[in-house]
Amino acid sequence: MSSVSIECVAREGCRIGESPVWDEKEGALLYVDITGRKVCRWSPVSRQAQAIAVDAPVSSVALRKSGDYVITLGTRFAALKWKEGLVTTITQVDKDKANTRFNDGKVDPAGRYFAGTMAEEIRPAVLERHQGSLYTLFPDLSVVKHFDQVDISNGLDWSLDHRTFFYIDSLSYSVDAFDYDLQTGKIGNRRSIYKLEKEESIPDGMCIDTEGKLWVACYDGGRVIRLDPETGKRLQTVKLPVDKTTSCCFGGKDYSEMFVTSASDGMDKEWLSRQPQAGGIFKITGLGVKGVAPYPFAG
Ligand SMILES: O=C(O)[C@H](O)[C@@H](O)[C@H](O)[C@H](O)CO
Ligand SMILES: [Zn+2]
Repeated sequence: MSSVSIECVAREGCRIGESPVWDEKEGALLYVDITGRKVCRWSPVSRQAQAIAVDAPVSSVALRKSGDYVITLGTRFAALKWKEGLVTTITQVDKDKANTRFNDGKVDPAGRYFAGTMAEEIRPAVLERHQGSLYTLFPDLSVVKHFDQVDISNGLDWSLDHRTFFYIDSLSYSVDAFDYDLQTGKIGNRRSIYKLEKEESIPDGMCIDTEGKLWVACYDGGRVIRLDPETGKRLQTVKLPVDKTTSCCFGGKDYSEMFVTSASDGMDKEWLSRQPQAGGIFKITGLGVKGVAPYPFAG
């Protein structure tokens, strides 16, 4: 048995930390603070995070083949030039909705950017239901809507053989799978592969490891859980010192470390004083399993 250890590496305190992505070229961890309206980049060498402030809730960040990054900002897909701190809109979604924003997003193995929307929250997990949709931004910058009626569009990733797409709509308390056609980017045959237990609370961000097992961050559950998507069984639970664990990714040397983001929005003074690291970024080592490098957006 390897011994798991957990360290809070960035204590700046996000309001809603999300979308951790390892940027191998920079040797740094990218993530966003959604309601803090910041894209952040933490370096393990300087042990500091740099941040770029943006003008709307920023809910995911992804690598881009041509260099720099793409982000989901409000209801926009946008390009971000890091050095210049420059954001330019690529395209907008949910034009028929007044009160939605993007939430989690990730690039597929063919370089398409998947991201979903949700209604603006009144407070964490309290919002007008069924307002969200799941979209793909293709490398030619066209957008396709896959489905609507989503509550809180959240974690997503693809199986190692690229034939399954995993997806979380948080308020369904379920981790779902779809058949995936990598050629076209089409999804179908939705089914649930895991229902969260009560103490696991709300499923949020997710990533896959090199054994094809899923890691799901449990919002208000203070943990990440490892699931076998074939059997629907939970294989492992790793508890963290904060309740609002929001998402996870692998990074560092050979993708052998796990990074977990967390949130502090919705916590009162007493709760925050019990969990002073809320909103921090955590590094988990000793899991004995590695992750898959993130795919860059091909457009
Ligand atoms: O991080 C996200 O995905 C949402 O933007 C958050 O607000 C929480 O996850 C949500 O409140 C939990 O249900
Ligand atoms: Zn999320």
